[in-house]
Amino acid sequence: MEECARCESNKGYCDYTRTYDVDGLAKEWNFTCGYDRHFNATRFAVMTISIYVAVSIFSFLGLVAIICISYKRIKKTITKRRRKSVFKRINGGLLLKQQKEVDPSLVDKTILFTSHELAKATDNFNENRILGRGGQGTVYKGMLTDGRIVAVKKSKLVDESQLEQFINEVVILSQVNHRNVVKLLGCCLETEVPLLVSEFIPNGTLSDRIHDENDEFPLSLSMRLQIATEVAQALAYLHSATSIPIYHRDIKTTNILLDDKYRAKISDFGTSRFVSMDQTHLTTLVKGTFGYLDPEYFQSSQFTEKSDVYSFGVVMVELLTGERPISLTRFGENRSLVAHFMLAMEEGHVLSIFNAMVIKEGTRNELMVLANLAMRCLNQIGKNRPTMKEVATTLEIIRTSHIPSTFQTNIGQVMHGDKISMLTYNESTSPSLTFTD
Ligand SMILES: Nc1ncnc2c1ncn2[C@@H]1O[C@H](COP(=O)(O)OP(=O)(O)OP(=O)(O)O)[C@@H](O)[C@H]1O
Repeated sequence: MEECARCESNKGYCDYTRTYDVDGLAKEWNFTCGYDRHFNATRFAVMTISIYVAVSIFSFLGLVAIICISYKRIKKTITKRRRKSVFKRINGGLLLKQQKEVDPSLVDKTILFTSHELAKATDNFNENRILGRGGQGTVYKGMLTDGRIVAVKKSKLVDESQLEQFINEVVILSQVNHRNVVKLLGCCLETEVPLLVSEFIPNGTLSDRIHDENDEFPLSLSMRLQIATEVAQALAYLHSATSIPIYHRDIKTTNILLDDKYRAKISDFGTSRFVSMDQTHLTTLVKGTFGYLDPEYFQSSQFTEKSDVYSFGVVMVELLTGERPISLTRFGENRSLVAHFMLAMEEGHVLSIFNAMVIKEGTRNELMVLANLAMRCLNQIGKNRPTMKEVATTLEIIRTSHIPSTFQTNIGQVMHGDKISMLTYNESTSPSLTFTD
């Protein structure tokens, strides 16, 4: 085998053409070296093999990755399912225990939602769906698959007491059926802290409506009377009409929601307690909200139905004055609306601290009866406070006898028409319609 003149290969794959001259001398022309062809073929083969190998390696790695991801996902799903069932067992057990203690007929009556259902309803607990945040957690607006709009309460932190508060709220609310108490639709036990699902109340909190200075339609006196009466009736119902009395323990204007017709709905029963008939509730930890807290309960840690009455008294004063219960700037040294109100009552000029809208729409007699009622609720000694039933009855009388301002000469007109200074105006002359002890 001859050596290729170009690539010096003699491996036999060179395909050259050698032409001879007439004189017999070899002369090469149209030379084609087969090495190139051979080399290209080899390169092609190597490349093909490399591609195959690379594809195989990538496919293998891809497969391994898919297997790993799937494994992780399956593991996560299994862990999630396991966690769900563990939580369901723990929460369900606690719920069952509390329900059995309170009323065995409640067992199995609570409607249970799945966590998937509630995540879907709230768009995965989307920030845009937040209705409000409280001490315990966040409340989201959601829509169930049947189209019902609901509020879903989700706790932010978890400790034993919080879990208990949630279960407590479920048990209490499933006992209660009153038009002025937020209706509990059910709960989800599959999460670390149960999720509470209740009816959605569209018009925000009473606190927002009282204190929003940009509100185009501030609450009229008729609406304030209506709201106070409804809250009082709901509390009277909780204290005396349920099978076991229920104390709310955190009555305040942020826990009073307003529906589309401005009907009041009491919410947030996390700290509420059932109490057996002859028993007041002794707690190790004073619970409630500063500004609304009964001073007697604060000192003794003994919560009675009259502690709710005190908090309701604060709500009444807030409704009448439009002021917040605590202010660092408004009430001088006292900083508390209650002290400010009591002082104004003592000095005989309480109407001067009332909200302009209330003054405009109310008669002097009506307003003095309301002021006296609030004062009785705020008595330092619990025993001397009226019951919620008494308060509700009195408010109902005032509400039904109240004639909206357009039909009457109200105190605002008298005070402004006669140019009587609000600050020097003295109500010490007793009003003709009074409900005192
Ligand atoms: N059923 C509901 N419908 C509409 N909004 C609601 C509902 N429940 C609660 N909210 C809104 O969510 C907010 C937080 O409610 P939540 O009961 O958790 O706390 P809070 O009463 O404001 O505070 P805290 O728990 O510290 O006393 C409320 O102020 C209200 O704006």
